[in-house]
Parts: sequence; C-alpha cells; structure tokens
Amino acid sequence: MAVAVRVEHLRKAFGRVVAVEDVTLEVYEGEIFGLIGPNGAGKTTTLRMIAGLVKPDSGMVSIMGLDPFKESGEAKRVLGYLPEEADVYTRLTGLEHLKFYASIYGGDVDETVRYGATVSGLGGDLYKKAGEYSKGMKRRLLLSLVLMRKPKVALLDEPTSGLDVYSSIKVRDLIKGFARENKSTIILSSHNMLEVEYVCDRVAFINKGRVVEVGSPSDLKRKYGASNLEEVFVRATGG
Ligand SMILES: Nc1ncnc2c1ncn2[C@@H]1O[C@H](COP(=O)(O)OP(=O)(O)OP(=O)(O)O)[C@@H](O)[C@H]1O
Repeated sequence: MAVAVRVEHLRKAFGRVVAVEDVTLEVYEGEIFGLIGPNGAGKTTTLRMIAGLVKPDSGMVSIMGLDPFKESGEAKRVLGYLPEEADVYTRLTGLEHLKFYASIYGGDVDETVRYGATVSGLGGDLYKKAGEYSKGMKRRLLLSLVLMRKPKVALLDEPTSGLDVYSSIKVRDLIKGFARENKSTIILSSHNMLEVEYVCDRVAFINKGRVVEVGSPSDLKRKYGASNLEEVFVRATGG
C-alpha cells in the first residue's frame, strides 16, 4: 500500500513543556487514521506539525512525498486542515461561507459550492445565518469547507468535539462518505476511543508525546484481549 503521510521521530517542546517527545507514523493512501490519546498527549501539536503550521525541533514529515515546510505551496494544495478551535462567521449564511471559500480555492466555483453543500448535508439550513446554527451544524459546515476542495489528505482535529451523539454520528458519516468517495487519506484526532473505533481503519495511541501502539481496532482488541479501545489504551499504557 502506498504511504500518504510519513512522520519520523517528530519532537516539539514549548519552553520546558515537551508536547511531542517522539512520534513516528505511516499512514496509507485512502485510510482513515485516528490519533487518540488523553488531553495534553500531543495530538494537536502532531497534527499542526504535519500541516506545516508548527516547525518540529527535530524529525521529518512527508505528505504525498512533499515536505510541508520546504514545499509548502505544493503541500497546501493536497492538504486540508480543520483546527479544533475553528469557528464560523456568524453574519454569513452557510451558503455564503461555501461561496466565499470556493472563490478562494479557485477552479469551478459553482461546482465546488454544489459539492460542499452536498457534503455538509445542511440542505435548506444553508440559507440561514451560521450564527443561528447549533454546534453540530457549525461543525458540519466547517468540515465541508475543508473537504469541498477534495484534499488528498485531510487533517481533522477533534472533528466531533463537543457534539451530542446524533450530531457526532452525522459528522462521522460525513467523514466516512467523503473518504470512500474520493479515496482521500484522513487523519483525525480524538479522545473518544469508542467513536474512533467506529470510524477509523487504523489508530495510533499517543500518550505523553509518544506513540504507544498502532493497529486496526480489531487487531488491537485481539492483541490485548480487550472488548473495546478504552481497555486497550489502559492496558497498553500500563494503567
Ligand atoms: N503553543 C503552546 N505553548 C505552550 N505549550 C503548549 C502549546 N501547545 C501545546 N502545548 C502543551 O503541549 C502539550 C500537548 O498539547 P496538545 O494540544 O498537542 O495535546 P492534545 O493531545 O491535542 O490535547 P487535547 O486533547 O487536550 O486537545 C500540553 O501540555 C500543552 O499544554
């Protein structure tokens, strides 16, 4: 299988806080890959380094063969990134968001907007101001803004953070449908291990800035004799 994202021995400290100690990963093309771990484990910092937004102290990143720092222009063209703290413009409608972003992306704007509208699943709500949206609707709009460009690699930081079970399911289905349709590679972070089990082909457990296990949910459960990924995590970290 071809490797879409390769990360070798990434390290990043902020002053005396070591956010990422040593992270090595290989993510294959077309895969939905989960970075999972507790608060402060280093998931966001890892994603930001892969996205080329935070320069690692050491180690290397390759996205579809591109270095996100030395070849940032080309890397940005294949990459989509949803930050955890992303927000909408409250005075714009959902549709205005789609049009605004599509015009920045270039290409066939109408076609991009049409695709973004479909991906969002927001239907008639696209005509409402985003300030009136629920958290789940905002997250779906933000995700569709990232995915409407059909990035080869999408990095999604906590895509379902703060959402109730129904909204989470809609967002997960959106991600799965997009990945399947476009054969894109998705790396998402989460501390919800049960959810990750449902959506990801493979997962990496991150704890204290290090990868402690990598594998498919079913292989990991078998290896640790566990009935779910929470149990695997506790056993893998010696908890
Ligand atoms: N810009 C920064 N300056 C200082 N410390 C930082 C910075 N960014 C992250 N950290 C610290 O690095 C560590 C890892 O943070 P990171 O956000 O990568 O973890 P995370 O796994 O994404 O956590 P969460 O699940 O809570 O989002 C934490 O101790 C955090 O406080």
